[in-house]
Amino acid sequence: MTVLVTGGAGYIGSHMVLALRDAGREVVVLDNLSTGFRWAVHPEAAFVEGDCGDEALLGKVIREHGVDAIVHFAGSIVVPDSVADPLGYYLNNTVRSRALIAAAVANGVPRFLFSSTAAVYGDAKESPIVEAAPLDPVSPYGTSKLMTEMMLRDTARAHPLKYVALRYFNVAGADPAGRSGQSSPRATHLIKVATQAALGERTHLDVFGTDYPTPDGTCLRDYIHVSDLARAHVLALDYLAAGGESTVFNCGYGRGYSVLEVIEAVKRVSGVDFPVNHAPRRAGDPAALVAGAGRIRETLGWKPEFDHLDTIVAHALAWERSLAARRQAAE
Ligand SMILES: NC(=O)c1ccc[n+]([C@@H]2O[C@H](COP(=O)([O-])OP(=O)(O)OC[C@H]3O[C@@H](n4cnc5c(N)ncnc54)[C@H](O)[C@@H]3O)[C@@H](O)[C@H]2O)c1
Ligand SMILES: O=c1ccn([C@@H]2O[C@H](COP(=O)(O)OP(=O)(O)O[C@H]3O[C@H](CO)[C@H](O)[C@H](O)[C@H]3O)[C@@H](O)[C@H]2O)c(=O)[nH]1
Repeated sequence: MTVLVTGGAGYIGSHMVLALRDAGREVVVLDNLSTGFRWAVHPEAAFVEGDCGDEALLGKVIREHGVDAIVHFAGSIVVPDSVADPLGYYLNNTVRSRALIAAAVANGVPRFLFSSTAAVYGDAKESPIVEAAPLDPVSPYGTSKLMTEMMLRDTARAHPLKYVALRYFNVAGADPAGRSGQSSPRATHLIKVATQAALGERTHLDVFGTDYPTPDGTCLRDYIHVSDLARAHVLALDYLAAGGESTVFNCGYGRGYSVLEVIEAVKRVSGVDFPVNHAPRRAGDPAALVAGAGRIRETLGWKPEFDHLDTIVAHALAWERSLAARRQAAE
């Protein structure tokens, strides 16, 4: 039987394909390559270039490959872009997810994993944030993801489909063996941008806001290594295959690091003291997002392997260096 991975040419999806292949599973990737890369698709995975909203194509892929589980990463992910183009985000993240869920139901696919986000909690009043916390997204990105969670909840009540929605906190790092990493040149994520500054690919790093109600005035985030996250997905598939009920898991380590602590880690690991400017707050940034991370450990027996900021940074830095080498070789 085969796992269909939408968005498998992207950052997190490509690590999921590695984890699935490492576990000996058959994989078919469906990706429209809007932000992903053909070269990032695992050589042992079948690849279909197409849209996850194309229900006819999905039905064909599911039947031809004997798909018995779908892992849905495809989507648009930039929070400020979703504020500027809400309808674009509702189309790509919500409407197209509806088509994918419909194809799963129509073709009898019994298991579904969904990439959700800490953004569904919005400006949470509590920290750490547990799964039962109020859902009150403050961006169209968060709302687009929450609506998909709701479609899955209601569909699973009406049809023989079981799902797990995984709410990621801040995903970072790269495959420890150097096989994949965050490759988007437009990425805005702190650890990615800081490693680019350390390698001289950016002149400096801006710290967005130093007046938050946190110990050093900068935002706290819970950084999770992408390979630990991918392994959690493999365990979630096993959980559903063993008869587990549909549910939602926070994905984080349960510990927050400030922006300044992350910058210090990147400087320490790289040995480069790049320039850092203090800049105004970025719109929509909550002060602290730390996962209440007990449920996933208890239910899946998930034990992180890379729960260490310097390790996450070291792997991100190694990947950034390999991207630079790849670019040089292409010139
Ligand atoms: N990166 C994070 O920190 C983070 C945090 C929370 C949630 N997520 C979620 O994880 C998922 C993967 O994120 P990522 O960081 O790997 O992003 P990414 O942009 O690297 O990957 C997304 C992939 O989906 C593909 N895609 C987009 N729209 C598509 C469509 N309509 N049909 C087919 N393919 C399509 C893209 O080409 C790309 O390969 C997203 O759903 C995102 O919302 C990411
Ligand atoms: O150049 C930068 C980049 C980021 N930051 C700060 O670093 C922290 C982390 O920012 P990221 O952009 O790395 O990540 P976010 O916390 O904004 O976003 C993450 O969490 C969101 C949920 O709130 C979404 O799920 C999103 O996809 C995911 O990347 C924030 O305080 C941000 O202001 C800087 O100071 N300078």
